[in-house]
Amino acid sequence: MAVIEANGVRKAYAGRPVVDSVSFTVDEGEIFGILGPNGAGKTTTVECVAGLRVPDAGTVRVAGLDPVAERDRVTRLLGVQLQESELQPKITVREALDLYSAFHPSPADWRPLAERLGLDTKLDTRFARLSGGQKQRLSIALALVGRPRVVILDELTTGLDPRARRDTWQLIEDVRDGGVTVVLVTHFMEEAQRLCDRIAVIDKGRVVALDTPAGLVAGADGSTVISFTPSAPLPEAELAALPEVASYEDRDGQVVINGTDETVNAVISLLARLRVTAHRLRVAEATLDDAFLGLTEHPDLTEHPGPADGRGLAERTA
Ligand SMILES: Nc1ncnc2c1ncn2[C@@H]1O[C@H](COP(=O)(O)OP(=O)(O)OP(=O)(O)O)[C@@H](O)[C@H]1O
Repeated sequence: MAVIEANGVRKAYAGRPVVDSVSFTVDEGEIFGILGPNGAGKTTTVECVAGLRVPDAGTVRVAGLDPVAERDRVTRLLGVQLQESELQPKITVREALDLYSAFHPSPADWRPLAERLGLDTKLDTRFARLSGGQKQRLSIALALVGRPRVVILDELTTGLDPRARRDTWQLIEDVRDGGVTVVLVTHFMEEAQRLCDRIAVIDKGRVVALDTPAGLVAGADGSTVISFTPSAPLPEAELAALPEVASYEDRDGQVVINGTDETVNAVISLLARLRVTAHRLRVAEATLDDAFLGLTEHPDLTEHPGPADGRGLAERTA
């Protein structure tokens, strides 16, 4: 059952649409990812879902409610952690948790949550004195303290060290296992691949793909990369005729073919038929990085580099 329905959502700033005809549904109990390059419109989209921005066109429903017209009711069931949210500089962690608990009719006991997020030793620290990662963890705790039915987390692990990031992923999985629906805006491919049941890829304000992580990878051009150094040159026409080949190239004697599983078998048959031996034969699967780069036109990942092991095989040979 869909708990969030966005239909034809449009939002423009100074006449420039930054979210355009965005439609998607989020099912109860799933972790739904929103992925896209910087400035693609991800935050604006989730702000429209949370009722923090009024769309110029289209409709949003959260558990059947209009987040703008029925703001109070939606606030009770929706937790939001937005990028770089700020609190009063003098408020302590304990005061913030108490305050946010008081907004909700049946809040969670925030102590285990604070402990889980490594904030239990910081309860008397003022907001202004927290590090960036601690502020981030506090904003996650504040989004969860009201026991929301749906939680929106925007860039939840940006600024966290690798251990805190992994702990936070585990927390999010536990939150989902407790029945909460999670909408996750992220730049981290590893995070999206590990956590999300489905992902909407947004580019220039539009949904350009919506699928499971595996579905996005399978749909990437050349989702399987085959490389080898042949013992004798291979005729180009033979390579071009292989099934499902997205591209191929010769890199100083090393042949690199982007294709699918079907291509792998065909390459092996071709080599056997031509009596050519393949040295250093490698077959690698594409990653979500590859799918992302293929789907978005001008990805700018320099501000939010992915994890080192999230590196993909994105080289395209056109
Ligand atoms: N209040 C605003 N007034 C004018 N332009 C805005 C406003 N908020 C966002 N924008 C612009 O809208 C576009 C989409 O911004 P948004 O924050 O939704 O993107 P994003 O995908 O979340 O980006 P990032 O990954 O960098 O956080 C950007 O070009 C941004 O500069």
